[in-house]
Amino acid sequence: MLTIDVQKVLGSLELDIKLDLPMQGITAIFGRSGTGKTSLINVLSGLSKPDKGSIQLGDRILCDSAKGIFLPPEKRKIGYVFQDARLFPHYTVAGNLTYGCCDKDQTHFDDVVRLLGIDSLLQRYPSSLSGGEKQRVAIGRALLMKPDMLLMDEPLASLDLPRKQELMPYLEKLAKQVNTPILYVTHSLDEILRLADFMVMINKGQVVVAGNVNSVWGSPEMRPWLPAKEQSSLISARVNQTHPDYALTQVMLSHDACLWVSKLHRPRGEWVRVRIHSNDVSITKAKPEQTSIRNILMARIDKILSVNEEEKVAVRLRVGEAQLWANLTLWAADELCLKVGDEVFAQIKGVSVTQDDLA
Ligand SMILES: Nc1ncnc2c1ncn2[C@@H]1O[C@H](COP(=O)(O)OP(=O)(O)OP(=O)(O)O)[C@@H](O)[C@H]1O
Repeated sequence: MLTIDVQKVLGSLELDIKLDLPMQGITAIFGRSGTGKTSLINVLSGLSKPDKGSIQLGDRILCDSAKGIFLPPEKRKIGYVFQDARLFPHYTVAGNLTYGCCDKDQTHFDDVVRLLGIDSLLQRYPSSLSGGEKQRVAIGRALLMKPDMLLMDEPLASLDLPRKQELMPYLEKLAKQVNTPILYVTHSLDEILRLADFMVMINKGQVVVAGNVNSVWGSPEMRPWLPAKEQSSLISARVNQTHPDYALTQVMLSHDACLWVSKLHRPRGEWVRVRIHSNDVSITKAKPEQTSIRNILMARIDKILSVNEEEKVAVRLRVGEAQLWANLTLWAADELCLKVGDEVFAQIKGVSVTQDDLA
């Protein structure tokens, strides 16, 4: 467990973070610009000292103001990947990777180089690398330290779209294959969808909501952050079967609830995360028959929020353990007389869940 309880005044921002995070997977740190995300990362890495408080990583105390403990960055065993790669221009990639690394573990070196696909770059200098390649080297350098935790501060932010797309599969591999817990600062919901297991939303220096990505994504606190077209739910499901005649894959939300989505090339049994846009979910009170809509799920209404200025109603449904938001017009909600607790059917068009919504 990473246990954080720190306070620090930074100009007009009062950073006051209390948080317990798991020692596994990727935790996305999300929030508006200037809300304290980088300041938190700097406090964790030891680049900045909290006014008060403590940080414990596993069984190691990194700082504790009451006990006068403050480990400097080099003693924390924490890797840091910045927005810009910050490589040494006069060293080759191999030189950058091993700089300051006294542990000559060739197997680990080979594993990291393979994971990040940088074997063909080892003799090149940073000036000849693309932005995405530089970031892969920077990630490799951080991993070679065998850190107890990796901090990544918007590693894709300075890259153009093609470079982001080039780096993303490596980050996805990193998320799946590396056992080091990663704290990943981002503004991008797409990166969170593809990479993160946990998510922390920070506002004005404080944690607003934290937890598993699917539950934070579906929380009312998250709704103001998702522009109308982006409002969506994330649901974890297992790949079951591909349709014998059509380019659709069936994924199971539970033993008796499934979704047909765009064809996925994943093995049966693998977990996937499915994003379902709230505008693509409709509700009926009676089970529809002879409909073009492929996905009809039994659901119970769990919450109803009016978004008056747009004459829209956001309805949160429970489908087994999963939460699903549906956006309706006020007219439709009035006509159906929807109430919390009602048993209804949620309809989702098969074509509405595309490759971009599957991770
Ligand atoms: N050393 C400092 N002295 C005074 N103010 C500071 C200092 N460091 C950070 N701040 C202020 O604290 C606030 C939070 O900054 P921080 O960089 O942590 O935000 P952020 O959430 O990472 O933003 P962004 O997403 O834009 O990178 C900003 O208003 C910043 O000006």
